[in-house]
Amino acid sequence: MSLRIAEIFGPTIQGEGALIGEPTVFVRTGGCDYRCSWCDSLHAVESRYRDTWAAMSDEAVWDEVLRLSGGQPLTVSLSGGNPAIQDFAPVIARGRAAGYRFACETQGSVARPWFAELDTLVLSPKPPSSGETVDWDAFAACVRAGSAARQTVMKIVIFDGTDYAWARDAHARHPELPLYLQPGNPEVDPETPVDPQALADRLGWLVERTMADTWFTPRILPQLHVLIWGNKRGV
Ligand SMILES: C[S@@+](CC[C@H](N)C(=O)[O-])C[C@H]1O[C@@H](n2cnc3c(N)ncnc32)[C@H](O)[C@@H]1O
Ligand SMILES: Nc1nc2[nH]cc(C(=O)O)c2c(=O)[nH]1
Ligand code: SF4
Ligand SMILES: [Mg+2]
Repeated sequence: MSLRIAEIFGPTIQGEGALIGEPTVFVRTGGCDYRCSWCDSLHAVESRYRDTWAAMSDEAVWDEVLRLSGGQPLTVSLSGGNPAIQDFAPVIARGRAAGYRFACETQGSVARPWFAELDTLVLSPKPPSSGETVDWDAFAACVRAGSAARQTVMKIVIFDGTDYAWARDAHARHPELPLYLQPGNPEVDPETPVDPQALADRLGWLVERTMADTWFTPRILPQLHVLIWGNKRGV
């Protein structure tokens, strides 16, 4: 079985959530069951980019991770697109045997047995601004599939007050998951520079809003890679 891969890049730092700042190689798959209005990775989602995706064997994917990491074990981040629509069990087995760790970013719409082999499962349910609707039964199945992972966390992107209120409800559904909030980046075109002050203002608004509610549960973080490199791909 081959994997549909949009890009493999790094080493870089994980820019978001629980592993922020951690050195990592990204494996970004092609194809997604969602179409979020503000997706920052449309080149790995929309079928018009299909020609740019490669069909790679498990071995070829693993060889590229080895090459990029110089054979030094680190955390491999599976993202996409939705990596959960493909079978990563063989790649994870190879990597773990070589001492590598694995994290996976997924929206929580499709559960996979290989979630149990992860070090970090990041479930990122989509708030109203995305235009998508969460199937909470499917999400709970992802949490169960990841129960043997070292950690499972919830990461929610917030664009506005409606998303914020929704995040509070989402947390109430899964209070067992450590919660990370990140402000949405409204500018996702790789050719257009981001406005760092506008991003800082969104982060400030989110922090102030959360503190005003004395809601001390979530960690609130920027997208560090966006602050450094904007919307550039492959970083
Ligand atoms: C591109 S997605 C790929 C993995 C998976 N499909 C998902 O959504 O979790 C990786 C992460 O980027 C976040 N993200 C996507 N577009 C964003 C934006 N415009 N601003 C902030 N975060 C964004 C997603 O919510 C997710 O947490
Ligand atoms: N540096 C860096 N950190 C990230 N965290 C989540 C990313 C993603 O697109 O899944 C991402 C990404 O593309 N680059
Ligand atoms: S689920 Fe993730 S990859 Fe898919 S459209 Fe939404 S943000 Fe993009
Ligand atoms: Mg990204």
